[in-house]
Amino acid sequence: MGLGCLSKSAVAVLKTDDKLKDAKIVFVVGGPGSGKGTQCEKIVAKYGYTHLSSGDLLRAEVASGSERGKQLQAIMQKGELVPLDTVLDMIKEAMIAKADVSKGYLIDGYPREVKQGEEFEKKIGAPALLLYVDAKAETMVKRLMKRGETSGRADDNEETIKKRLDLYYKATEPVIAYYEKRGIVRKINSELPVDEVFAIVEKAIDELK
Ligand SMILES: Nc1ncnc2c1ncn2[C@H]1C[C@H](O)[C@@H](COP(=O)(O)OP(=O)(O)O)O1
Ligand SMILES: [Mg+2]
Repeated sequence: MGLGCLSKSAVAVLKTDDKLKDAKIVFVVGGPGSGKGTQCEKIVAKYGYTHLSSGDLLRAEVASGSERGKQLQAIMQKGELVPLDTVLDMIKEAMIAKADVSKGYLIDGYPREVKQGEEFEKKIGAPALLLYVDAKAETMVKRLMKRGETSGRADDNEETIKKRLDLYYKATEPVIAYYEKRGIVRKINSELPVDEVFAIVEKAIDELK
């Protein structure tokens, strides 16, 4: 059957969804400051994946000065979670934009809670792997305080860091348990030096081929 009976916009939606049909999707989950961004950068360099940090996408929206950006800024400054649909739409748009050149997708900092994972799978697709970037709370705080000296991020301050950590343990750890059951979680010891962490990461990615 052709697509002649559908409206132009309906056809456009079908085609963009199709673009992500066979996409290799990796969720990168871990506390703030655990080293997700650092490892993702190295995966991009070696494997040609596209790195999508939900936080970076949101911060770009804030930087654009749009009305939506202003609302987002207020939420993020308090260390709270941004509405699900907003984040998901932004991730999907960014994925489709890279579909023709990307070897796979690193979804960094998402899902933050189980519901976000479910919605992602409904709207986009299932992850092949979840990289669980694991570091001690003490280590994360130390790294974030240091990052805060130069990052210019409004949320890299002691009070917000504490809130983000609390929220991580409460909302995001259940995400890991949820995907454990599906057998796709690889736990990465991120207390080690960056290159040693990456050696573990490489093994997990190589298994995907
Ligand atoms: N394995 C490691 N050892 C030491 N420092 C690390 C590290 N991984 C990351 N860092 C540093 C780099 C950053 O300044 C800070 C937070 O790292 P990040 O990659 O920005 O974390 P995340 O993206 O998970 O918030 O810690
Ligand atoms: Mg990050």
